[in-house]
Amino acid sequence: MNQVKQRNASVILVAAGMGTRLGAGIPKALVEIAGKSLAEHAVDRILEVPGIREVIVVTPPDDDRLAEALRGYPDSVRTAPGGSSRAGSVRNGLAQVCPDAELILVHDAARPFAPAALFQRVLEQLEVPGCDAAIPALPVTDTISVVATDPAGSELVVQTPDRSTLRAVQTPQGFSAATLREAHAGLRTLSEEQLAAVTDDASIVRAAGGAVHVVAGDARALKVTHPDDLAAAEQLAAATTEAPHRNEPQDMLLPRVGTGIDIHAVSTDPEREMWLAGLYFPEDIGLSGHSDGDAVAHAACDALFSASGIGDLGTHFGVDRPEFAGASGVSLLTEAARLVREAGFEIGNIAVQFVGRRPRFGARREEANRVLSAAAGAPVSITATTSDGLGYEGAGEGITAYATALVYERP
Ligand SMILES: Nc1ccn([C@@H]2O[C@H](COP(=O)(O)OP(=O)(O)OP(=O)(O)O)[C@@H](O)[C@H]2O)c(=O)n1
Ligand SMILES: C[C@](O)(CO)[C@H](O)COP(=O)(O)O
Repeated sequence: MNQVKQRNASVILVAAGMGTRLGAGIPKALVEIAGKSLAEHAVDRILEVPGIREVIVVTPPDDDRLAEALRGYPDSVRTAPGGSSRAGSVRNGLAQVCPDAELILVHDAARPFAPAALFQRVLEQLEVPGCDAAIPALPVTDTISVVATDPAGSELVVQTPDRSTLRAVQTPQGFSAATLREAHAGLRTLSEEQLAAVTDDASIVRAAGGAVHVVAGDARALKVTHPDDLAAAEQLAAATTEAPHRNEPQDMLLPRVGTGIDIHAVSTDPEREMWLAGLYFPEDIGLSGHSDGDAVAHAACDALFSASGIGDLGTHFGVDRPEFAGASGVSLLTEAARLVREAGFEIGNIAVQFVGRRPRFGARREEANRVLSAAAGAPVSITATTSDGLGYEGAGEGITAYATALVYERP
């Protein structure tokens, strides 16, 4: 999902319908799925949407059960009394919206599992210059025909529009506040009967001359209308409980990866000790450097710093830190891991591969893995390769180590 600057937004959740087609014997928004009313499920989803300042829930008239059920919610969730039509309910909700609201989303409580990502898609579309109205919609799969009733009372197909131009319109429908307010003001002269024929806010805005933009809808924004819809809604409720945010990567706490490379020349001092991957190799001439030259440990440190975004080896162990002169790779990695944890991260693992002709590593791999894992307090796995005689590694003049690390923010 794109990160765009969003204006403040209010939501009107229309929940005042009687649910005649559902036939539950109570207003539809009060019908419970997985122990919670449809309206509460809808509010829960809305509260996951960043940038929503208030939610006006339009409740069934002369019925305070929904207002009671919403008592435990934050003060930003308020109620307004329902009207005798959906448009009338939206109008009552509009009267409660903060006067300085910039954007208003109108959503059906009957679509309780519309995900937060769908709200964000509509909000992002409204940030496109010149866009004052945006609605989600899905392509239709059935052929849709226009019918008329003949004199004998049977229906005849009079038109079958090109299906590719048809969309099944959903909510939330989003508008600049001025656009929605003006369009609804234009309904003042309509009779109750005419208002009842208005099924959504986009058509009100269009009738007032506004352009309505369409964004991709979401099957989870299913509208509970008929009894058969309840089974599908139960499944959506279960999916939401089992895997919250599963398809909303913007809400996932992702781990972070980092990379590090370190190169050290083989020392010209034949007495220099060879330390690599935390181990001493008595038969090899060591690597030159400010510290012990352990390129594997250093690359691991850099990968950790890179993953955590807290600088690099120079930032923490540079020449201005004389206490690290000659420090072992193991002590640097121990300190790097401490700094990373101090910055609020935990370490997943570190992988390092070095390229060099010497030392012979295979027989000591497990030992090196153990030593560096103990230093990092997390699994470290080391591999080695030669460069087929090419370059400074092939000539035995130096060693390159490449590392990757994975860290994650501590909850
Ligand atoms: N007077 C009304 C009518 C409808 N709605 C809301 O508008 C949304 C979409 O309406 P619909 O699914 O048709 O709900 P009902 O009107 O309750 O259903 P029915 O037509 O079967 O009675 C629902 O969230 C419903 O609560 C409303 O707030 N006020
Ligand atoms: C607003 C709406 O949900 C968009 O599909 C729909 O128009 C409501 O219509 P209903 O006939 O009141 O269910």
